[in-house]
Amino acid sequence: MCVPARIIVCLLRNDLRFHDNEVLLWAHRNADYIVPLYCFDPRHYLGTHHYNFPKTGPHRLKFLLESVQDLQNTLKKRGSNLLLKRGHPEDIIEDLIKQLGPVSAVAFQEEATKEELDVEKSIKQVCTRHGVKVHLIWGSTLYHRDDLPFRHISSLPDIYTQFRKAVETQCKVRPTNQMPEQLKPLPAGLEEGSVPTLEDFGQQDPLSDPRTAFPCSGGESQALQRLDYYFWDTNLVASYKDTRNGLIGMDYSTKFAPWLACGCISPRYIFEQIRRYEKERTANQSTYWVIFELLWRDYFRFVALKYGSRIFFLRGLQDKDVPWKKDQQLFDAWKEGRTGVPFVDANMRELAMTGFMSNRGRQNVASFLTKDLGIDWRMGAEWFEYLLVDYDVCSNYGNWLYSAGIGNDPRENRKFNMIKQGLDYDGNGDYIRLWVSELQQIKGGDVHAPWALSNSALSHANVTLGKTYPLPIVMAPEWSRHVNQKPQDSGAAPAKRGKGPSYTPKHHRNRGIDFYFSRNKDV
Ligand SMILES: Cc1cc2nc3c(=O)[nH]c(=O)nc-3n(C[C@H](O)[C@H](O)[C@H](O)COP(=O)(O)OP(=O)(O)OC[C@H]3O[C@@H](n4cnc5c(N)ncnc54)[C@H](O)[C@@H]3O)c2cc1C
Ligand SMILES: Nc1ncnc2c1ncn2[C@@H]1O[C@H](COP(=O)(O)OP(=O)(O)OP(=O)(O)O)[C@@H](O)[C@H]1O
Repeated sequence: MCVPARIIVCLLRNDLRFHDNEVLLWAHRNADYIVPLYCFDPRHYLGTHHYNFPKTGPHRLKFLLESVQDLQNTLKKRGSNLLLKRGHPEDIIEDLIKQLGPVSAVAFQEEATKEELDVEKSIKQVCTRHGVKVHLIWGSTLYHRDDLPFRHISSLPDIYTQFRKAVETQCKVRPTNQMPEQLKPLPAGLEEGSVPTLEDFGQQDPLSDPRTAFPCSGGESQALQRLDYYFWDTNLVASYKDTRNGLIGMDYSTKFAPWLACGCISPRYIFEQIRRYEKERTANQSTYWVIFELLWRDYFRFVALKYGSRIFFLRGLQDKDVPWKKDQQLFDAWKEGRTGVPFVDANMRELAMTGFMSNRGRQNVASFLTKDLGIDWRMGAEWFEYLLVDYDVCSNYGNWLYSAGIGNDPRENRKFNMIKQGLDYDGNGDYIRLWVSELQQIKGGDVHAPWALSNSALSHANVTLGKTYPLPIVMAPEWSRHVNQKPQDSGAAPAKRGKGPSYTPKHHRNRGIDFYFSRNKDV
């Protein structure tokens, strides 16, 4: 009797890589033929939920198209291919099932949020109708969901530190999966389809801005190169903790986020490379701190599992009644970088021009929007959703809730002081002058508060407040304490706090993580 060939369709979404790809590996072990599939889902290109910004902006779209192309090239080298389709995955999968005859399973990596889970539900319905098995794999986080040391996801702590300590002491990161040299082939008769262009989506190439902190392309190959650069070629990872609050250039932080968001790099692979680096070169607070940050990423994904759609609710996780405003004029000034507060404006212009903003910048502009302007935090979250090249639904909404004071921040009423932050992290004002050309002629840290300058200083710098550069749309009383404070050191944080960016790589002695925790309070 002839046994029918086993065909498995692998729907790839945010796992656009070959290395450590459990979906492809499972299919390889269980099928005679594999159909790796990527769908350009039109729902990703509509408007955001409340404020109708384009859901996927040009920087991220470009990055995504490059990532898809890179994966298709890699899979071809591995005896496979990537089928590219435009449409709803559930419809495309149904068509494939009809076209291919008996499909034994559809496999994909699970997501955590409503829109993605709705797609999964529709795929399951299609598969049930056709008697096809669905195989789900959890793979987006460093720690596997099933290894968490909590009886049920509802017992996930609401405080990050408690989560981190529990996983660090009670769980192990699973090893990466060894992939085969060659994958099982595609069945005959399928057309691969070509990668669409930005114009196909009605968008234009966002020309690269020479000032960008993220001048990289999408795709697994680029992600792996970046890791080699940051770890092995330059040892930048060994000074990450000292530089991570920087604002200018490629090297102050890993820049892994855009690749992690598309799944071009596996967090477990990063983890293994850190461990290898620690063994072969040096282990210090910085090498540990990359893992510490990756755990934030895990945490927000698990928070989304715990709270479901509540991560998108106006009242947040805490069900807090905050009288948010929806003032369009104030919001427009924020999003266009013309609030009259240089530190905010520089960051918002960088985001619009490049699709990237540093973590320090994101915390500040989010605090400014929600705490200084009192604007509906979802306006900010949706603006980021539109523009960020590294947009990740859980990290974005989780961080916005946190910044708005209705998420996982245990501290009450945390608010950043824009002037103090500007002086702490951009003491000499170089970052402001990079993005706010109107203020280019104001020297040093004075550029953080142009309204405090004398008329003669302003006219000397060719600045007319209210004309060439706006007056601040809001003024917080606590700013005045810092307005005349000169930075103690150009580009570096004031020594007393010792936490600003230092661009000189320091090679720490490995004093152990326990030593570290006995000295530092957690965020
Ligand atoms: C309001 C706001 C919105 C944000 N939106 C996103 C988003 O959509 N996508 C996203 O990946 N990050 C988001 N972040 C977190 C953080 O700003 C970015 O991950 C980081 O700036 C990306 O640069 P990097 O890869 O060089 O980070 P690094 O400093 O090199 O950190 C290494 C990795 O750790 C993870 N990480 C670091 N900080 C955080 C954090 N606070 N939360 C979750 N993961 C973290 C990221 O995966 C990052 O790639 C947001 C932060 C804020 C305050
Ligand atoms: N992946 C995602 N990215 C962005 N937003 C999402 C995602 N998944 C779900 N949401 C949003 O989560 C929210 C909650 O969805 P739900 O259907 O429960 O509420 P809703 O009734 O649509 O909300 P509202 O009453 O505010 O219009 C919606 O705003 C939805 O668009």
